[in-house]
Amino acid sequence: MDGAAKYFFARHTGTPVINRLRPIFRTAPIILAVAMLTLAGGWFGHVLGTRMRISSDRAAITSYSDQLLAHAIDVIAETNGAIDAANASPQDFCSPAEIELMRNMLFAARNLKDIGRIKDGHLICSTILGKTDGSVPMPQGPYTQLADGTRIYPDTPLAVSDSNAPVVDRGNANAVIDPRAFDTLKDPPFHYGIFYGDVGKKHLARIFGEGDAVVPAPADGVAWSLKSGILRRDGCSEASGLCISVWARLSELDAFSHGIVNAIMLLGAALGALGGLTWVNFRRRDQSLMARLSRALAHEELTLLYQPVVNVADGKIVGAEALVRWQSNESKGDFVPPDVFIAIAEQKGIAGRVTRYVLNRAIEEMAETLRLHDGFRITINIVASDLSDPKFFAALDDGLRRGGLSPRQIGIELTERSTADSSAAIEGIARLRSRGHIVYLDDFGTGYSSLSYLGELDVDVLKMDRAFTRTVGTDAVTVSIVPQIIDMAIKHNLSILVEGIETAAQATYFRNLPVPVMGQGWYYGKPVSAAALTKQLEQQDGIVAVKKGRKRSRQSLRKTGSSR
Ligand SMILES: Nc1nc2c(ncn2[C@@H]2O[C@@H]3COP(=O)(O)O[C@H]4[C@@H](O)[C@H](n5cnc6c(=O)[nH]c(N)nc65)O[C@@H]4COP(=O)(O)O[C@H]3[C@H]2O)c(=O)[nH]1
Repeated sequence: MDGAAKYFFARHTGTPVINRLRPIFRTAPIILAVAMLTLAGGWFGHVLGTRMRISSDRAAITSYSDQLLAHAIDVIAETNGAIDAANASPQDFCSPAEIELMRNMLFAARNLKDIGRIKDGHLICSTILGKTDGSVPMPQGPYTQLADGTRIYPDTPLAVSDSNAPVVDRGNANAVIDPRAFDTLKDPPFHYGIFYGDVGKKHLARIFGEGDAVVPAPADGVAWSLKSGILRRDGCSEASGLCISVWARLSELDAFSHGIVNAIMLLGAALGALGGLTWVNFRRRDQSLMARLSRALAHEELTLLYQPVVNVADGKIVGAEALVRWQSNESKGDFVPPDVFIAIAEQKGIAGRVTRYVLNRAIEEMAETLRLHDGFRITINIVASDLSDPKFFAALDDGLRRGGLSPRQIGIELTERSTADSSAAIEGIARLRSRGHIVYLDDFGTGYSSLSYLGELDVDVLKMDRAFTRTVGTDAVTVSIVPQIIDMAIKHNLSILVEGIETAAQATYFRNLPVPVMGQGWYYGKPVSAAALTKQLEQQDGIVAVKKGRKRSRQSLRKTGSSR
């Protein structure tokens, strides 16, 4: 293709543009997801913070209302007490003795400004004015009249000073409430109104504060409202004839509570962002782990160890399980546990590559040993997807041919978990067995298999999970499961391989079972290299391979255990 043709091709296929846009397509959804999580966290924090703020404001408003009510009850009790006492005065009406009596009452009161006697709508005498000439009229209104004749004049201009104050009269006496009666509750943090009258009939006069009477408030109780940005509490007490309203604009509520809302909102946003970034990080980590694993497979960095499997009766090695090891060159030689990277490889769909790698490597390293030691077998672990993967079966055929091995010498281990898709598992197992491989059901007893299912799977060997082995010799309840698993295996005509034998006591227990079993575990041997395992077998069987160019000799040939 000449230069012009290349240019034409590039322009008309649009490839360069797509390539340039690819990173944007890849990162945009991630950025969007993190931004959405941040916003969602912030919104959730705002809602939560506002709720917390309103609930804390409610508590403060309630406490202030309670203080106002308690004080208002004192003020009204003093007012009514003074009016009743003046009406019941034994002295002559407005005589010096009666004025003296009222003055004594005023001295004792804390919330009254004046007490007086009235007749025909005029003030005849009072503690402050003394005896008048009878021409001082009572205020003309507005007032609220109660059933017992009590009249309440809110915010009334006083004859004695330039100030205004609530005045209450009944019968022939009145009392002027001190306009500073509520100054004890200085610098009110909220707006308030104090209303006095007949609560049941809602005949109420405001005696202090601001605002209107609380018409929708219950006769004896509390009502909250949040309208037009105003949080309001209206409460009435029928016995005292008092209603108290306290309210505040949300915008006026103190900076501290705003601080809380903002802090919680920020915290929510931060948590949202953190969640998003953690998710991205996990994705990246998994992806980069997979990329590294893929390179490690290509560069043949993965190695194998082999853990001996013995006949428990005499401790002789009859096989070995190939266990993969990955010491990642790219991350300073970090060891990545096989169950971790195999699980991620399964999710990402590259576990089959690991299986084939392990199979090829095991045959490469152990073919000669396998050929020399009759009855000895290597088992490899596979994953669920291998059971229906033609590449796996092709690799098996190819490996056996290259190694000059019989299928019985390569055992296949699959976990209970990998048999969860039962029809594929049944089919795959049948296929493996029909080719002559011995199939092991690994980690048996960890919870996936039922008895009938075990019959359907039709495997050769049941590997009892090491969780059960661990209970032998202890009084753990699960120990009783061990004989049941053994019985089950016998009933299904399966061989038994016990995993995780670590102590002599456990070895003795399994040696004394009524059926012969195979065993694997640290008691018999930890996973070792191919060379070390070969050496162990040479010592055991007295068979030594003739090295490099020399003819191989088989000094002795002994059968080493179950060939099943
Ligand atoms: N505490 C204790 N542990 C013992 C004892 N004897 C053996 N083990 C450990 O138990 C695990 C046995 O392998 P598994 O059940 O197949 O469990 C394996 C298997 O599920 C998976 N795995 C390992 N290699 C491969 C592989 O090549 N392919 C696949 N698909 N999975 C593999 O990773 C799992 C863990 O493997 P490892 O870390 O090598 O851990 C091995 C082995 O080192 C003992 O007496 N006590």
